[in-house]
Amino acid sequence: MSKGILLVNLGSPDSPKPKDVKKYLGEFLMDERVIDVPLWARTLLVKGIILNTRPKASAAAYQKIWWEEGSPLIVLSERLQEKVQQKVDYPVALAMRYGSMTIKKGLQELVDKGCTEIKTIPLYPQFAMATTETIDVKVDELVAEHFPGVKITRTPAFYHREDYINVLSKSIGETLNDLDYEHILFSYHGVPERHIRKSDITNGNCQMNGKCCFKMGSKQHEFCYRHQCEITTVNVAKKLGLKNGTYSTTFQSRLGFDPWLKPYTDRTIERMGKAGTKKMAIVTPAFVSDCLETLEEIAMEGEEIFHEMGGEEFTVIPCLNERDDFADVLTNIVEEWATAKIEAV
Ligand SMILES: C=CC1=C(C)c2cc3[nH]c(cc4nc(cc5[nH]c(cc1n2)c(C)c5CCC(=O)O)C(CCC(=O)O)=C4C)c(C)c3C=C
Ligand SMILES: [Fe+2]
Ligand SMILES: [Fe+2]
Repeated sequence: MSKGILLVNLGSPDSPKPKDVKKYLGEFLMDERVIDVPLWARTLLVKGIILNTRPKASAAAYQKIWWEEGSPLIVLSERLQEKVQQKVDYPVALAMRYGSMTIKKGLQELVDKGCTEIKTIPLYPQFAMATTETIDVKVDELVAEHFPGVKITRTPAFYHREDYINVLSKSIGETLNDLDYEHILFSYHGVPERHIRKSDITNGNCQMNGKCCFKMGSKQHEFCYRHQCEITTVNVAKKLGLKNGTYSTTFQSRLGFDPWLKPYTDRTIERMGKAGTKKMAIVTPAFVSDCLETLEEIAMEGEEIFHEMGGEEFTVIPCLNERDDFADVLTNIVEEWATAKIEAV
């Protein structure tokens, strides 16, 4: 058996042109784990409404953050892949759930190198139906159809790993240590509240008000995105010794009219600016790589809202991107798997 690693991130359009953004959004939003309504309703919503309105605005946003080398999310994921490859003895491939760098191509690349045992690592610290689950399901479908001899090992969300919390805390501390700030927001990508209910394995105990997220252990919350975000914040706050009232958790990037996880990031920035906060920092731990949602929605739009409300300094902390110590965390995940005792069959 020969081992290989497949890192998987979300993906980006091929270019920031409206036609490429439309193609990408079409694939992304037609995923039943992203817009989780019956096919007829999803088709009507995505093909009938969203794809006729959003691509132009979305393309304009992509144009603001696009790099000469390409999409920041793709370029940063590639740099991370190279770093991990330098640290492990097995071939490391990179794929995206949506867009041209498909998971099928990633698996094929590893199979062509002789890999028969592949560890997939979704580049999301917290589990969500729209991220980790859709990757796991896609990998299973592709393996069954195209790579029947390949053994896959999934990687669960790594939000509570000590090495990850240490690295995330260190990266935040590097900015905060030299910063005069009043409040730091931990802003996570939002999901519709319905997604949390669908993934709830606690027999309906999730109360959607955040209280249950702290009551039960991680086992009950293995699939609760909200719990995992709250615990990420709490663990970092503990590690950095942040005082109560100087930090909070919010959720960004909502789409459509359903209720999404609250509090919303944009409204919180607005409220804090109005209430007189002058110096605010913000970190986005649901994103491993800087991308449209961090570079445009937070660093540009978020800052604009804060300034309009009277805020003065808005400091955005970068994602972990290609940090060497973050590549070490992924390497630890690989090594733990590679050296694990073979399970009895
Ligand atoms: C119903 C819609 C969406 C859900 C649910 C959702 C969950 C989700 N997404 C990420 C990470 C990323 N999302 C990104 C962009 C993006 N997300 C949505 C919609 C949903 N996401 C849209 C429509 C877009 C496209 C941009 C836009 O038009 O606003 C990105 C950035 C991609 C890039 O190319 O830079 C990331 C990353 C997570 C982690 C998540 C659930 C936890
Ligand atoms: Fe998203
Ligand atoms: Fe909960």
